[in-house]
Amino acid sequence: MRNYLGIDLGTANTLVYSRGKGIILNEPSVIAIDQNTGKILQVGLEAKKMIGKTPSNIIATRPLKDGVIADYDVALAMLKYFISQSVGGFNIFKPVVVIGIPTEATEVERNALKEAALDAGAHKAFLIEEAMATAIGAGLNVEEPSGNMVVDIGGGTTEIAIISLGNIVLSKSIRVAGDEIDENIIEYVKNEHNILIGEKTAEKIKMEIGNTFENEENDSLTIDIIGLDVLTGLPKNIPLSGSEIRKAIKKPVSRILENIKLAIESTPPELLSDVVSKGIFLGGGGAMLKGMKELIEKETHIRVVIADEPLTCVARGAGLVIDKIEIIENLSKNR
Ligand SMILES: Nc1ncnc2c1ncn2[C@@H]1O[C@H](COP(=O)(O)OP(=O)(O)OP(=O)(O)O)[C@@H](O)[C@H]1O
Repeated sequence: MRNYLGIDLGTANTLVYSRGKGIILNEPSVIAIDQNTGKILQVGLEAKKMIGKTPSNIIATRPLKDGVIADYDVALAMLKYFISQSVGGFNIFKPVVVIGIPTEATEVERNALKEAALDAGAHKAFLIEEAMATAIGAGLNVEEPSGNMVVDIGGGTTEIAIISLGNIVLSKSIRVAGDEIDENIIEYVKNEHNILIGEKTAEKIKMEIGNTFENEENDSLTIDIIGLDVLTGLPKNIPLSGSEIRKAIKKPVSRILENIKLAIESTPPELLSDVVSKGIFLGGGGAMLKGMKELIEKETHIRVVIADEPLTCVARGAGLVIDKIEIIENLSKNR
């Protein structure tokens, strides 16, 4: 009767996987609070709609930054809400949860996440490296003595890892991912067009015409956006092209690529030959950025496989691990 939940408490999105049910919650990691009363007004999608549109007493905020908790109280309130939504109102048994965490999160950041999960109503809370969860969620056999390479491009962090025999052999976690790409779009539109846009518009531009690989299809992409003209102080409509946005996001994309190459260079040769034959597995929302697969393939000479449902990989991976946790718990009880 107890719920077993795999949670991807991401910088951009929170997903919950429930054993036997699959993904049962998928919401933006945003919470809107009335600062005068401390009352939570909205959580998730409805709160995200409020970003940049709230009166001064209300804040619509994202309590995680770079994959870790940036504001403990707000993150706790959000996690409490998501866990109670996932468990339902009538279950007296507290859930066991497994939550993804960036590989390079500090001890303090790890403890904060575990504590928040317990404070939010979990009976027991375990952490799993996001790269490992991505690999499991992508269906890779992480237990075999063979190298697997995963790259998870999320909102706050990009996780790069080589996994073999159930362990992370080497990993890199950089705080460059979707959010930084959005920030680069905001900067570009401001510098090149004298137009101010917000983070939601930047994300829309990225999703619709953002691309990292030069070809006819990507170059022909266009979007019309409305922003604030800094010269006149009035709204202005401008068209943006796919090739412009490719230029705008070149810096963060190059950083991601550089780190993928560094990880490849450091991989022991035997594991690298496994990676070459299986390909690099790409997960996270950034896997859907147009041309990312082609760019990595061109630069590394290794085939890239975009995981099925890249946005849900971490939650599904964390969820699948829960079965093993129960086995380990039972074994230790019988000793
Ligand atoms: N079609 C798309 N094209 C480009 N980027 C996308 C697309 N869909 C989602 N994204 C981006 O993916 C990111 C969110 O991915 P994901 O949900 O995997 O991250 P997260 O788990 O919340 O973050 P983190 O793992 O860093 O904590 C956002 O930056 C979002 O804008």
